[in-house]
Amino acid sequence: MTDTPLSRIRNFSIIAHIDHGKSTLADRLIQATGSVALRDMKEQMLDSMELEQERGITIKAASVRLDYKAQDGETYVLNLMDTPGHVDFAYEVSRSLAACEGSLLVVDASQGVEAQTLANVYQAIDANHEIVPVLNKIDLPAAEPERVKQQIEDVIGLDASEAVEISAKSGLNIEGVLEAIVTRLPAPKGDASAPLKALLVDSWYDPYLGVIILIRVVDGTIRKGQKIRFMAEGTTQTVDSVGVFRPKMVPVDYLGPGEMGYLNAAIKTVAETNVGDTITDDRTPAAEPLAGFKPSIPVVWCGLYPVDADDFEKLRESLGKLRLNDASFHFEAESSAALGFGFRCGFLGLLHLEIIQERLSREFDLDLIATAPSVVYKLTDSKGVTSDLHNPADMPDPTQIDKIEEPWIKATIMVPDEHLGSILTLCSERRGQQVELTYVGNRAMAVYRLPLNEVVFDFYDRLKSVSRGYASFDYQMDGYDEGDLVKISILVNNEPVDALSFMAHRSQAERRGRSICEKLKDLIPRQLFKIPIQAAIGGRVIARETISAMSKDVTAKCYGGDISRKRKLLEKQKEGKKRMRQFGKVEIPQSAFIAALKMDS
Ligand SMILES: Nc1nc2c(ncn2[C@@H]2O[C@H](COP(=O)(O)OP(=O)(O)OP(=O)(O)O)[C@@H](O)[C@H]2O)c(=O)[nH]1
Repeated sequence: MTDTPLSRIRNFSIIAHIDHGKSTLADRLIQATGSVALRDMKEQMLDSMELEQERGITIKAASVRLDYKAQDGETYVLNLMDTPGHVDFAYEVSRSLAACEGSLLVVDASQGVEAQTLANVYQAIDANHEIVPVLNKIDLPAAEPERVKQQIEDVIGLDASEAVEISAKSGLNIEGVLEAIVTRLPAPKGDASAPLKALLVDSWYDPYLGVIILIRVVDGTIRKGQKIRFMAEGTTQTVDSVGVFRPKMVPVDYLGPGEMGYLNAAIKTVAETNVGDTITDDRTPAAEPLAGFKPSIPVVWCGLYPVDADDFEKLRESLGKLRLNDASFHFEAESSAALGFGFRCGFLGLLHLEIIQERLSREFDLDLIATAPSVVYKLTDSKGVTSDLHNPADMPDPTQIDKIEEPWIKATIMVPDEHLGSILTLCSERRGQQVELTYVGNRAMAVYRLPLNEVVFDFYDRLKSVSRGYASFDYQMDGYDEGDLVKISILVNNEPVDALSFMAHRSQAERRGRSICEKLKDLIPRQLFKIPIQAAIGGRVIARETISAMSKDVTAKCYGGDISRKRKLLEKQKEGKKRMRQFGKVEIPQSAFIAALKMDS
């Protein structure tokens, strides 16, 4: 674009544990470099989605270009990549790291190193990043910068003697961060005269402009009107425009080596672009593509069904629109005996699932039933043929199955010593295998192997509650292992409700079956007749509850006794069948489906 020499470009990410202050620091950097007029400065500039702002989390990685006049008198171009902090989105962290040469490692000086600090910093080290430690929140009385520096050195092995001490909230020492970026992070390398090589970092759908692609140019230049080729896909396109984020989109003439920005072409869906692909010039292509990244694989699946069968097409359209923005989300049509036509959807984790579900009801006004979230099992039948099981309802007759394998994770949990006991109990209840237990100051670091199935439902919530919020958690996938797994069917009024069936380890089957029956007993309103609720493995009933016949007051059986909940229930009853599903003679409220499957141990 401009003719900034490579020596005056810096591309960097900000990595941190959740809530340690990445987004606040990004806002300050934007503000300090005058990239946004003060009146346009909204808190959390980069968290643009409404949901992100409400939940206070960063979902999508975003990039912004800043101009900084440094103390050496030169003006530098700083390209900042913001990254999400939640474990479900770790995949996006690795993408943004691949586009940069350095990282700011933000650590909350009152909290110290946490599980995701470690996970992210190891990813940055793997990406050959130069790393500058930044101690944030030093305005807090509980801040202990010296202790945290020592921790960074002991645990991560990084020299923290020159860590930059800041308060992103008050703006203290933001200049120190900018100087560290310029003096301590390396400039990018690249050759402007070589054939174009640009990394496709991310892509999303903009309702006005169509598909926007975030790129990092490595060699050569890319400009408007140029015919480009996507090397993995082999497709070609003509560039409509290129530009940079300031953070608003600003068109430029071209982007050269070391630069980050966007490109826009006549591409219809995000699915046509392959994140990690290399973009080159169609006439003088590069010989070799850049090393891409691993594709994101959904680990949690569930069925989404419209409450009103007439909404099926609307649901298909809405899912299609969401997918335009989020290539890590998968869906395919399926049908269920009880729920009719719907979609099986794949997510990166439970938070991702909740966010998509919330967006469907909020942005598209859809009433949905979600079935039990499930991980992907690998089945081997008696003939040695293997297949993936995404939906417990599809589980074949167990006598035809030789082997069922389930996915495992390797989890790192950091927790103050006084809560360690309850964490270890929680992990062993969830079939965890301890790999390592070490101490970092007065914090214990436990590394466990755990079956993913035991983690997807509510492990994170349980971890927070048994440690009073002090435990931090991060995980990575760790292969498949054979397990003694069974399908548990739920029968309501003697009819199986396949949307409620789930897989569990045999040792947990009875406990979980019982807990679901107990919950359903509270969640299903009474009817004029008695309703048996049963959990069964094959033909064998392992748990049973009975809902007694109704008295006229529909709220009599409402758990909790909270008046507003009772009012809500009455309102729902008034709405009649709208939010209910009929199963034989019994109506099951929409809320029962997920609520029933949340485990408590
Ligand atoms: N006291 C104090 N609070 C801060 C400081 N920096 C950030 N915070 C607060 O810490 C909380 C988390 O900050 P964020 O910037 O949203 O954290 P994040 O790391 O970006 O979190 P995610 O986007 O969810 O990954 C917010 O309530 C901030 O106001 C600081 O320097 N001092």
